[in-house]
Amino acid sequence: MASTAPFAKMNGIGNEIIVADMRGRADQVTAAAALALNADAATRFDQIMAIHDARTPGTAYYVDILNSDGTSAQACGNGMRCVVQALAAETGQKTFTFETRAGILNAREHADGTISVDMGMPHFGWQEIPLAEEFRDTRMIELQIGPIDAPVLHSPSAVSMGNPHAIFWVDRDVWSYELERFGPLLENHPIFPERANITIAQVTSPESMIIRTWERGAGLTKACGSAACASVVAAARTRRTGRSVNLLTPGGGTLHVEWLDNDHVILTGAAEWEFSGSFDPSTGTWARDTESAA
Ligand SMILES: N[C@@H](CCC[C@H](N)C(=O)O)C(=O)O
Repeated sequence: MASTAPFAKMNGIGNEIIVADMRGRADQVTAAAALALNADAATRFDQIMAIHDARTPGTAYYVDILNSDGTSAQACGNGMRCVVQALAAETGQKTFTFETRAGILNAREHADGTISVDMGMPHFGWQEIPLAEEFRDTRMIELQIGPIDAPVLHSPSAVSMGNPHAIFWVDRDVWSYELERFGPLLENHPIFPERANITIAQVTSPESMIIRTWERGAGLTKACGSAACASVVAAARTRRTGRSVNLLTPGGGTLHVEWLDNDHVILTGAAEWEFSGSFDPSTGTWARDTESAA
């Protein structure tokens, strides 16, 4: 095995996360390593959050994000909470400034253990999301799935939270939709040149909604933080909710999202450590720490 790196298997209200400690080394977690780790039931994950040394003055770390299919993601709200919990436990620090592909973001661990991540500003321009063709108004774009005269899902809102999202609004129970069937078709629809995260959202009050997400590069997940942010921003834009919303996710956990007046979107929720180990970032070969929980 080449030089190994420590990792922690964690979750952000059910979003399966591997936090990899790549500080002090020049190599990257490869797509092959991601695929190998995801193929093992013990280390199956939705995202790897690889913590690297800072690249930019004023930031503490650079975080590289990989999906379970080995592709890169610009943003991962639930994963960032796991990173913050791991680093707060190690350093005693409560606030952090990170750099990701989506830019610089701040995060904080609260006294009750929950963690807030400033996910930055949403973007609504069709080229920013990006969409393959011009839509002047991305609150509702022309896209549907199912029979042409009786679509099952249609007219989603499109938003970039650093990564691309489409939100389909539904009145019925979110579990009554075959997201496992429609998700891959919509993720790879030609309207999304960089693919997209696909969410079904049921608004239950001006302050609450239920969401299910098919994640780009990871499939069905128990929670998706950036999708929660995109859903609240899109709901507030279309007057379905206010700007401060609790979201129930398929893992049974709740996320809180607040779209501030300064346009920043704050995601708050819990993170949980499961076990620790070490792995080879080029192959994904791994071993559990002996003192780590089962
Ligand atoms: N689970 C994440 C989002 C992960 C990134 C996504 N699959 C993508 O490729 O954009 C979250 O909590 O935000």
